[in-house]
Amino acid sequence: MVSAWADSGPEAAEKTTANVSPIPRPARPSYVPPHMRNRDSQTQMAVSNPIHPNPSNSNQTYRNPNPNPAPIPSPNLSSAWVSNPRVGSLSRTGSWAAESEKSFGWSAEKNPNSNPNPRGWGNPGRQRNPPAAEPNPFAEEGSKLNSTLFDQENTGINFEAYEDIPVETSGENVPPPVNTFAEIDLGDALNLNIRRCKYVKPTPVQRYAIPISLAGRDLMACAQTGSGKTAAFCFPIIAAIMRSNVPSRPRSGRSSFPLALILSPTRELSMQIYEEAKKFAFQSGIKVVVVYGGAPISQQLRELERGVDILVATPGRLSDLLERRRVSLSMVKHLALDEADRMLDMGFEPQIRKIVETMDMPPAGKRQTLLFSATFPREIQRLASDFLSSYVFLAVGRVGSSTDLIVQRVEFVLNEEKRSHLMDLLHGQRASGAHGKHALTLVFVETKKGADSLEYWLCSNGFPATTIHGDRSQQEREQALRSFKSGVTPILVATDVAARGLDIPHVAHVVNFDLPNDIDDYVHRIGRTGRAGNSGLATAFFNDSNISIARPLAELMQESNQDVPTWLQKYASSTRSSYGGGGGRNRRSGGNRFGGRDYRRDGGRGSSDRYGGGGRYGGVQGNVVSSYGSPAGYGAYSNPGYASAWD
Ligand SMILES: Nc1ncnc2c1ncn2[C@@H]1O[C@H](COP(=O)(O)OP(=O)(O)OP(=O)(O)O)[C@@H](O)[C@H]1O
Repeated sequence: MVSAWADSGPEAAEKTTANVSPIPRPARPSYVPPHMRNRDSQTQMAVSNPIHPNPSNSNQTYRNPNPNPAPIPSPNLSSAWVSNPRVGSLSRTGSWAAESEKSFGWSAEKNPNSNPNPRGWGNPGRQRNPPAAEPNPFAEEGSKLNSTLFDQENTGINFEAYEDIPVETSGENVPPPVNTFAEIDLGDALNLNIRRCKYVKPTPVQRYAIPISLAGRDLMACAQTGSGKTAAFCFPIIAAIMRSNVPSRPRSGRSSFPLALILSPTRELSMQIYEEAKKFAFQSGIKVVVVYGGAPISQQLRELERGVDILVATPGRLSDLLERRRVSLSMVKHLALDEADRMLDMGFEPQIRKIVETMDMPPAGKRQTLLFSATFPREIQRLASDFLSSYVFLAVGRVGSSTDLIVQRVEFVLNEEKRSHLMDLLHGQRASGAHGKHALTLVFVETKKGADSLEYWLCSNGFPATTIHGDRSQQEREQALRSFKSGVTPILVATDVAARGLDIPHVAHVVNFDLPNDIDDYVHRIGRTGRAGNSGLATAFFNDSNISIARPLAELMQESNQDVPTWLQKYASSTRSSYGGGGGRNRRSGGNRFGGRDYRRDGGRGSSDRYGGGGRYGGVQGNVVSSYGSPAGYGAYSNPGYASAWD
């Protein structure tokens, strides 16, 4: 497992190497040739805004030479989508967006508080130079969007799946949740983009996390895989930046001064967050930039020089940029760690601590810190509290479980029989029509070598497959993901580098060919299916080499209302004494089996002195325990956990 993360861990040299071939940057600003720049808006739109091929519907190009662009079509607002004019007037776009501002019906004259340079890019020569046109991040959905932009259809999320979900918040004066996006001051630009994403209502984690974050509180949030955590931290960051009157950024050498920093453990996840954040921030005037290893640093530097409000980064590449003094964190007001438990796990923690505590970032209390994950072991919670100030703890769903939407199967398969067993599964899928573009299969293996060899074997046996792991170049990794997503190779063989965060539509089946040692890794892996309220299937191959995970696996399955095979139960009970609950979750979760409970509520019980954090928050006040449905649904959490090997 370690090797699988090596490429994204701190020891990884996320520095540019000569032999890394340049990769196409994600959705770079489309170049408008000089001879096109002064053409009429019709021509310009054709270049810059594929969302509106009909120029009469177009108005949002940053360099729209037409001083009186046609207004954006009046959205057919449902009751849930009444925009807030107050925020609209505050949420003005960057200085180069004056034209689009008019088309939203706001103007500098109308808003006496308006700041002509709200993003505060203090170096006019460099940072205020806007891109020629903001590429449309919704362009992929292009033609479809034209007719459905304002439809109130959502992406198919099954909100009923969340009806009875238990929710727990703790901390002092926890802001109440909302039921609709309309209840929150998110600003017109963001509201419009939420509708473009076809999010009709907030998911449970969004209902709670967005108001808490908008109130400026620090937050540690645990919510199931695929439940919309990315938007839950992006929306309040974007809204807060839009509302704020940002002072001019210092003119300090060639440094960039982001206002928000989002860190994630892998390159692909950082890319994905960046793509999402760009959609949410489209035409808001907020500039999102991503930096990650394995890609040429020169392009990223150029992008940073054009200005950055929200920086999405992997820790390695960010550290490199900080050392080169090309990024300063002195103006960071919002710090978000996605997959926060992984970011604070042993591999990354020193690097994160260095970035957060020893660079020029404002300390906890002076910045807002948002930590999100589907799993939050108790020990990591305690570590994480070092980065937080008077925070709210939020647990949505059976934290650490992966929703009942994922059917979990465990089969006893000897190592030498795994390949033929996999083949049987794949043939079965084919026979039932569950294959191809709309039924992708993700197969997790333990080693990079194992991934390559399984991929070769699958391809040789008529199952087009590709692979993603740390020995592949970044270009190859991205190509593999594209090929998988498009269904060209509907099987992806992966190490844990693909276990967390990746939101790939149509993953119907996750196969744990090699089970991980840690149950939290299992949770994240199977969470690549059954996303956003959809159902999915996860099959694990178990044998004697997986004995350490037997017990937490059986417990997890029980908690998720899955059928636990009798033989697995036997393994689980036979390991009770010898492994002390092993498999990661229980070792680390201590007083609560699924780490879905605020460790402060136990007075930091079981915390060691090692980090000096234990007990500090003992007796946390203002607990709120709530539930979407029956509070009784939370009964499962009252079971005492097992002695933590870490404590
Ligand atoms: N309010 C919403 N309505 C409809 N779809 C949504 C909503 N919020 C998020 N989604 C969609 O749900 C999917 C999962 O979201 P996301 O990737 O943020 O999950 P996550 O909780 O971060 O998962 P993981 O724990 O695996 O990282 C995405 O495709 C996203 O577009």
